[in-house]
Amino acid sequence: MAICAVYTATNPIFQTTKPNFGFHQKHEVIFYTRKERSRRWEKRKLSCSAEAKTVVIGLAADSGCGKSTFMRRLTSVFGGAAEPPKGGNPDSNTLISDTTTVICLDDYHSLDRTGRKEKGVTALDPRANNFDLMYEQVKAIKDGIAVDKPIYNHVTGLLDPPELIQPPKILVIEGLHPMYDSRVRDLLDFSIYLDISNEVKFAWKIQRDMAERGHSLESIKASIEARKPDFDAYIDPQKQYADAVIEVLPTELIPDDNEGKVLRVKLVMKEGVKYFSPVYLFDEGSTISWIPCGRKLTCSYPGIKFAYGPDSYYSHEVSVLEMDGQFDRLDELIYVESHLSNISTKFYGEVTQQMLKHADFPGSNNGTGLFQTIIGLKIRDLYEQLVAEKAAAPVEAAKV
Ligand SMILES: Nc1ncnc2c1ncn2[C@@H]1O[C@H](COP(=O)(O)OP(=O)(O)OP(=O)(O)O)[C@@H](O)[C@H]1O
Ligand SMILES: O=C(CO)[C@H](O)[C@H](O)COP(=O)(O)O
Repeated sequence: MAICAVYTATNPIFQTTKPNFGFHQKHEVIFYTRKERSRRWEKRKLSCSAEAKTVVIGLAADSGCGKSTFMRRLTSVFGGAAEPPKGGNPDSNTLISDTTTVICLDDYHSLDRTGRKEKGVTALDPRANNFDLMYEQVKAIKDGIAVDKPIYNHVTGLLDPPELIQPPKILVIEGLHPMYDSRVRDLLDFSIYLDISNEVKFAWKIQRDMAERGHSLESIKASIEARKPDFDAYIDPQKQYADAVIEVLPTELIPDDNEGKVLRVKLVMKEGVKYFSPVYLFDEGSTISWIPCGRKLTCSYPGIKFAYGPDSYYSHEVSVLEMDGQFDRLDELIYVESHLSNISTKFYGEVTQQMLKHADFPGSNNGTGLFQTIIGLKIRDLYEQLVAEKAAAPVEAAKV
């Protein structure tokens, strides 16, 4: 993809001939008169938009709800490893692979940790975030224009100097607010919301923050409680705008389960989204309940149950695929995969192959991993259809 220009918050118009990819390295800059600069900028913008447009995907979820894990599954579907920008800030939140660039919307916090404390606001509060800059920069990237994006440093709690983000083929914006601001929302080609129920969120937080980060049970409880009002006010309502929602609930297979290990996961898929045809089980549009355990799928207690059918979600027509329980043997997943349709695989068994490849990722033995993988394949399909449409457009125009 061609490099068009660099857009910075402070200096929106300048031309760069040889951009460097490193952190805060110098660009070779040519200065023009204001009139010439503006003429060149308009021309460049036009040619950028004609060359290629970045496909933009939004992924919303609260902190610690599996966004990074989802991103790793998604980038793996496109091939190649996702890594932080080479030679850049070691605390960068960005991940770059051949096709995708994932930016974390925490980078648009307008208040640093101290600033939030002084003002008594959480990071979930819109007042702690710069939506104008988020919109301008996501739009610029979508139009093929590189940006100097700020970095929120989670280690120091400070806003670090910006990093250069080149327009990729696919830009994923992940974080607390990808669908909060209507201007940013309108830029999304596809959106996902990870809806983790309070019980499960708590279990995951304990697992990570207590076991891996040494936090106390009380402090984890207090942090969840402190975030809850803002989560309910600003984060949760975004799910009504999502094209796909992955809802994670406690199992219904174990009465009064409070361990949170076995999960019931729902994939809610909006009908009528361009280039996205919902996945179905056995028969499209029917209501199905399926217990696959038996000769072809090993299931220990409490077993596995699938469900599929039409439903309504925030007044939208949706299809819902549900899995309760967990797989004992991942290689047997092929049996389940072969009964699912519209999964956008390129070959028989691709879902199973992806799941086996990342068997060590959290959720690989249940519906979270399965549905994240399927959504990754659906995004690849959507991207390929969008690219094909763009490629066909000049041919169609020439015919006219
Ligand atoms: N599908 C899953 N099944 C079980 N545990 C999970 C799952 N997904 C995530 N977790 C747990 O939640 C933790 C956080 O996951 P991850 O880092 O993917 O979330 P995140 O939303 O990116 O977090 P943050 O925003 O805080 O960086 C993991 O370390 C793991 O303990
Ligand atoms: O909700 C969050 C998104 O990840 C973080 O809490 C927010 O970004 C603030 O980060 P930190 O706690 O590191 O200051």
